[in-house]
Amino acid sequence: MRALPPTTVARLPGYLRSLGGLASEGVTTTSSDQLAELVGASPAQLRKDLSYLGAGGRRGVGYEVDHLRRQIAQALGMTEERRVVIVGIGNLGQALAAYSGFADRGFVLVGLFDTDPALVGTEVGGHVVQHVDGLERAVEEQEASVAIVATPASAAQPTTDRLVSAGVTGILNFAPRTVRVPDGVDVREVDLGSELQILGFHARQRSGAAAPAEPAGPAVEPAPEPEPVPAAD
Ligand SMILES: NC(=O)c1ccc[n+]([C@@H]2O[C@H](COP(=O)([O-])OP(=O)(O)OC[C@H]3O[C@@H](n4cnc5c(N)ncnc54)[C@H](O)[C@@H]3O)[C@@H](O)[C@H]2O)c1
Repeated sequence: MRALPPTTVARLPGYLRSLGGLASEGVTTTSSDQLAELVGASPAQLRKDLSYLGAGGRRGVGYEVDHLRRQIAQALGMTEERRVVIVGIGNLGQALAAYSGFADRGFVLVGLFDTDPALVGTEVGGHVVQHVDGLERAVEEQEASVAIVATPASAAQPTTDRLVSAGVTGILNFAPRTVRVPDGVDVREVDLGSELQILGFHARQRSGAAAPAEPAGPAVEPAPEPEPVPAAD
């Protein structure tokens, strides 16, 4: 398999989701046109992305759905189990801990950590919340390689440092603070606010394109002439 451009990697989960949908409908083969339409890409883009995986469709037949799913899953590392911890079990951490969709994608939740004594010892999503003091030991014992950081911004970097020193190599950071990691560790920053802003940008562009051309700005009224000052006698 050739090195995959990051933009291709970012599209693979969408291809996999659409292929899963086809498989659940009993579809066994698909064309690049059909798959491209499902994912909202161009057929040429899709063919190029899949060619990086060595996945070529057969003329007149297209792609075999199950085979392509396996190739994409392998490229995304989903054929190996990844063990995940979540640090920060507030509103967001609790929602993530209760999310059942990780397992389908090869991720197994192995620990929840927080500092709040009111949360430690309670059960969330079938896991008992542990005090963050035991983070390093648990990461090592559980062989967790991925961590989700859902702490307040101020705790994000120290938490990341602890996770990395314990052996975590992938961080999904939700805290609104960019975290630094050494080489060999990957970070993905999730920011729903930025995503909404991007939607706002596209909505504005669309409405700008549809609306009739606006004049450059409202006509500026000329400033009134100053009252003549009566000459002093
Ligand atoms: N990226 C996004 O789109 C997005 C969306 C929502 C929230 N957030 C961010 O995610 C984070 C969590 O949001 P929330 O609404 O769940 O907040 P929250 O206040 O409900 O939860 C934060 C939790 O972190 C715990 N905590 C604090 N310091 C800690 C530490 N050192 N180690 C472990 N746990 C610690 C707190 O006890 C609390 O339970 C915040 O930083 C928030 O800004 C991001």
